[in-house]
Amino acid sequence: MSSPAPYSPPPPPDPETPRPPAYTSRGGTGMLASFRHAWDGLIHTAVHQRNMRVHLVSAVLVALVGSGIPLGVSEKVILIFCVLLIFFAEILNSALEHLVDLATRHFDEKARLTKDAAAAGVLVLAIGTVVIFVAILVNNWETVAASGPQIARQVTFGLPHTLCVTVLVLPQPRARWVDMAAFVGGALLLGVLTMRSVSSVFTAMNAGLLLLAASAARQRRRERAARPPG
Ligand SMILES: Nc1ncnc2c1ncn2[C@@H]1O[C@H](COP(=O)(O)OP(=O)(O)OP(=O)(O)O)[C@@H](O)[C@H]1O
Repeated sequence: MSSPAPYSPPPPPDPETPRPPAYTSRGGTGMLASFRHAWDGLIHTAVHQRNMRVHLVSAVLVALVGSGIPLGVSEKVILIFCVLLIFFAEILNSALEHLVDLATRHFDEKARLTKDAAAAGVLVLAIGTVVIFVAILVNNWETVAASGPQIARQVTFGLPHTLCVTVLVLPQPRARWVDMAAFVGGALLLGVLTMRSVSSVFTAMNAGLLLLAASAARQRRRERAARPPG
């Protein structure tokens, strides 16, 4: 049996070879700047990753259920944690995709495995969240069955609100006023829902998601305007 070849380190860089300039931090290095970079990363994922947009709209629906039907504290915590975990996994998936694309733009089996594994991580979490969500609803079935008027209200105002968020995250080009109308409409509908909400945490979550969707719409418009014509 042949023994594996010993590891030989790569040769040191040639001091004569010109090197690219060192990376300089964009927009500062302070606490505020690092928050802004993280926010930019979140918005970039919402703008460019289709799955992130699906998660965002699904999170709005989860928050509508949570703010319409009284759930236990542990159930609320689990649902919010699941939503955050999916967002986290999708952002990490996006980061890995960028890293792989940076390493190679050609077909590579390792690149495929890395991207597929990252996507599988998101899929597992998404399936788990749906199972947990259904289990929580089944476990609270008596409350759900007795919440007819609340459910009707959430459907009446919540579905148009979800539509507004969906319009904001859609990648298709549209006039600025459409985004403005979707944001204002979404905010007004959320205001109505807030008056009868049974959970301030889920209401706050929906407000945050609306803000995220509006920021993604604004960023998409900026990127489109910055693109050279043609
Ligand atoms: N360099 C590559 N070499 C081999 N296969 C690749 C490569 N890049 C992508 N793939 C394959 O194509 C799939 C889609 O990759 P892509 O970069 O288009 O991500 P995506 O469509 O944004 O994925 P996702 O839907 O997970 O966000 C990957 O899951 C992988 O199977």
